[in-house]
Amino acid sequence: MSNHLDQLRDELDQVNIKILDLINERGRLVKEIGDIKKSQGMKAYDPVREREMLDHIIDQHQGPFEYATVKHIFKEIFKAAKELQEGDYRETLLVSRKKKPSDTIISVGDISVGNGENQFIMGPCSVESQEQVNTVAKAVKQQGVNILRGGAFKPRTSPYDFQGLGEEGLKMLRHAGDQYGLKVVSEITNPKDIELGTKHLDIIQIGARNMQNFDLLKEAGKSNKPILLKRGLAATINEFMNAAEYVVTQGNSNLILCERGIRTYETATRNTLDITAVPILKQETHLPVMVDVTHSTGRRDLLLPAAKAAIAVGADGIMAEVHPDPAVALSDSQQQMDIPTFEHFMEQLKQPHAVVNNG
Ligand SMILES: O=C(O)C(=O)C[C@]1(C(=O)O)C=C[C@@H](O)C=C1
Repeated sequence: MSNHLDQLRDELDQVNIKILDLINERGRLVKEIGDIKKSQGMKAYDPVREREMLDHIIDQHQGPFEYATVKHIFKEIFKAAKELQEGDYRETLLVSRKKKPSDTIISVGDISVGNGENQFIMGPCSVESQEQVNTVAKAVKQQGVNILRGGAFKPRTSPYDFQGLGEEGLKMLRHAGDQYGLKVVSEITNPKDIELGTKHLDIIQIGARNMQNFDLLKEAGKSNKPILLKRGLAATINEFMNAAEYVVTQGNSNLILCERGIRTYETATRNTLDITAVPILKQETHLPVMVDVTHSTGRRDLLLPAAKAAIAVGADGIMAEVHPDPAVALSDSQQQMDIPTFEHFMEQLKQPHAVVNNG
């Protein structure tokens, strides 16, 4: 009995290999057909041809499988064939891991982003005065953070809200950075101001609302500064990757991606932190990925758990907002940390077992 079973299994093993050979033979034919169709400007998908093949297959079909089962199997085979052809058609994105399997490490002067160590980007939502940004810079430096943030060009929902100090703000940020030995990052909103960013900043940020401002992306791509690109409010991961591609195609591959929450029906948080976007982006692209816990949650009480989660799923760093007196901040007063809260936040994250890292 068991002999017979073994014998049948042996036969099945051989059939499996025959199927495998046939599938691969089919794949080679399909690729050749794909090349011809491509050269004639034809699309990979041809439903009429698929229908003809299915009809022909069903004519020949004798069981024991049900018709529906055979149809399902062949539809999967056609789908795989189409993907094989489209893989040849589709340009592989420069930002994709398929194009570059190794991690991209971004050098910002003497610090690195994406080298396996977590980097923190901390600072006020808006630069309001030299004194304000200096106070934060000092606290940030004391916690061992390397990068200071601060908004100077503020894309605000209401035109009546504080719009930022513009170039003056960039200069104040630069001054604070130089004084405390910190790299500085700030958002640029207009393509013509990329030049100002290049002059005053170490990293140029492109914000969520501008993720698909293609002129801005292209201009950023012409600069030699590292770019921090935030995911758009309602952007899919694919749209996010394509936005990054706009920068890279212009020659600048010093790009850091930043998940900052997306808009969903949930109202408990300002946005919904799409935590799985981090491992997906790490798998799909070779770029470093950071998480902005302030904008994704909009809640001070969630900053620490969100940061731990981000690190646990493989983020290369965390961005959050810190203000000497959030209650009187000119923007985002609800969600910025005051300095003692920030110190507690950093101390908690530095605990040896704060996060069970996936690495
Ligand atoms: O016959 C073709 O034109 C093919 O490209 C081959 C093939 C197939 O797998 O058989 C692939 C995709 C099309 O949707 C239809 C058929």
